[in-house]
Amino acid sequence: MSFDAVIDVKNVSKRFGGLVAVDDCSLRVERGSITGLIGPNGAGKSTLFNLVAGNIVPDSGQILFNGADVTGLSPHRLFGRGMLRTFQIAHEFSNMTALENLMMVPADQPGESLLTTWLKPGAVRAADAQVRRRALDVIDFLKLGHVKDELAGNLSGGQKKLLELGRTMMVDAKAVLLDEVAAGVNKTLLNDLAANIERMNTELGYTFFVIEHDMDLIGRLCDPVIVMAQGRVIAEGPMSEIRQNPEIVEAYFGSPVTVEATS
Ligand SMILES: Nc1ncnc2c1ncn2[C@@H]1O[C@H](COP(=O)(O)OP(=O)(O)OP(=O)(O)O)[C@@H](O)[C@H]1O
Repeated sequence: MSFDAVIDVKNVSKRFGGLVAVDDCSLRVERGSITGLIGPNGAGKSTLFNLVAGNIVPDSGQILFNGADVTGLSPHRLFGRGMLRTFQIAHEFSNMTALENLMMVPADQPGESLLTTWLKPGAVRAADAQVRRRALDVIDFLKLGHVKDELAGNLSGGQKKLLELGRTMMVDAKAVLLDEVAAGVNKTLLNDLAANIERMNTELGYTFFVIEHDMDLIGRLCDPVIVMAQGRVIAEGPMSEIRQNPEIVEAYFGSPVTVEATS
């Protein structure tokens, strides 16, 4: 049913010069799902993410978010509607603590306006306290209490990823786009990260759309998995089915060994 799609990409195309990176592509991310997007290098996955996140504008087609046409809206406007994309913690935030990094996230903090500070100092203090409480809840949820006062720049790769995930929890996100979460994260923290994504999904109702090269992680987290090649969707289904499609395994992942069956 179409009203259950959080993200609905309809016949979207994007060219770069003579190259068609995304070619009349249609896909849907259902509410409450953790949907994976996989495919070989150059398949168009990042371009599709950039289109959905508003970083680039399609040449044709339509992108709906919660049923509303958001084609061409800026990332900032999409953020306001609850679509978030995780980004590496920017260099300028590495000298702030983990807790401060979270507290920086909410847009429209009254504390940001000098005039409000001057006119309503009480309101600003109350809002700041609320943001701090929420940040502490996020720290708690992600079990980052032991590093909350550590500078973000000193965190391990995995802890940084957790913090990036935490930033999405500072606003009422409806959908989170995750780009290569596993890159640079050790096995133990990757487990934590995956467990937190699952908890955000099941306990807090977040919908995730995930690009990932780590097939084990995709297999653990995502259902359905969408396979892209040459700018189009070529298959979609649970990873157990994708794994059994020898054509896809051979053609797009090189060797069946990288897509091990778990059962
Ligand atoms: N800004 C750009 N300018 C020109 N060509 C681009 C641009 N961005 C992507 N492309 C091209 O579009 C095609 C799709 O690239 P894209 O990065 O979306 O693929 P991908 O599936 O994310 O690949 P990877 O897994 O390697 O990141 C590639 O041929 C790429 O070279």
